[in-house]
Amino acid sequence: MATLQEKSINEITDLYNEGDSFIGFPMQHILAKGKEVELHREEQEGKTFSERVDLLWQKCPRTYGHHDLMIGAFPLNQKDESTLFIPKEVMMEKPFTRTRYQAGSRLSLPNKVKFHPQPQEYMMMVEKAVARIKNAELKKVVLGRLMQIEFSKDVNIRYVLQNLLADNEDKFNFAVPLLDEKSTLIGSSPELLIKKVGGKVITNPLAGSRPRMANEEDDKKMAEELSCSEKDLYEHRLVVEAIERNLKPYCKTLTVPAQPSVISTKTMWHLSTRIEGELYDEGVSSVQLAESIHPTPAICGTPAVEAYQLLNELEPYNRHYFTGMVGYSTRNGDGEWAISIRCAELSQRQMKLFAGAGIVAQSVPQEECDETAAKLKTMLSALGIE
Ligand SMILES: C=C(O[C@@H]1C=C(C(=O)O)C=C[C@H]1O)C(=O)O
Repeated sequence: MATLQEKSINEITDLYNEGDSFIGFPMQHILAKGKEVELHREEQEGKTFSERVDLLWQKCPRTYGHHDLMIGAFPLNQKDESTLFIPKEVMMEKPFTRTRYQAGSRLSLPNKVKFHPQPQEYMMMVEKAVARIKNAELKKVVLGRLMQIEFSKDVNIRYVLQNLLADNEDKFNFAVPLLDEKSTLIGSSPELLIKKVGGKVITNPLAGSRPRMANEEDDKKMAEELSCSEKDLYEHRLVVEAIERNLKPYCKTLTVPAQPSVISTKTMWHLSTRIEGELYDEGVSSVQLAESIHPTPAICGTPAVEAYQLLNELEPYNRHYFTGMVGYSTRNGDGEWAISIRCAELSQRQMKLFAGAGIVAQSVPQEECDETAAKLKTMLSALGIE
């Protein structure tokens, strides 16, 4: 396998062409070209995420030294197909500062915009969910919505990617060509599902959110309000408790801060808890660990089965990759997986953007709808629309 020479990060994204893969995570940027081996749809049936990964490695017995790497995007529902492949060429670089590209002048304009559901209907969905929660059928459900944009010309994915990186350089940026060979999953997630290196595991759930404000004082107030909101602290606690419960069997030690901190993206404030553990068995893979906690209540709800049923019943579209996970793993199982949020599926001039919000008994429909609108801004800003 040829390995691309080491380049600076601006050149890495300059080398990106449609059909390539880019993983731009905080400590590691990867540009990959081609697919040496991939897992076809029919090979995935009835298999868990980690069984799919095992099969992928079996199909490619050669080793590639430190570039022995697979890239993947997994769905929310284990039953849906995943995109998993070992690239032909890989280039890795430690990230450093980039220049911002001018979005507006380079991207085509939106022709048609549609929401599924419309804001009014989304608020009705939230009301229904709140009623079910008050009826003690479940504690929390995350409800998403979809914004469909048709552009006047094909969208240049490289520019969108460069804009995402410029706006969110310390987040989990990605562009992965999907198995359907038509579309690309692209986005900038702030949420680490699992990082596993040797005997160490890290996860960093986010739940509880406020939009950022243009005025500095208002913005600070939002963060303060979030840090002491009973509703958001409860919503967050449900996530941390579930992750702790599911990760514990794998860990000798697990450090869980007593209180969340507040982190920011360009568009949002979030409650965040960084959890670190030492594994009993270094041989457990990043994907096994990820699937032990997926879907977390941050993106599905509590209890997971009831929450999944409800979101499936209320959302008028299939999420598929949205709120799944995206990332990379080496053959020895070390790897890093972000939750696929603040993302879109792009196919030529058609783009589907997704955003969701966690609903609990105290949720106010208008506020949850506003939260999804604020979350959509990550992608809209990279498209030069907001
Ligand atoms: C579902 C999304 O975000 C998730 C939901 C959050 C919340 O409800 O506060 C916060 C971060 C994410 O875990 C999304 O961005 O679409």
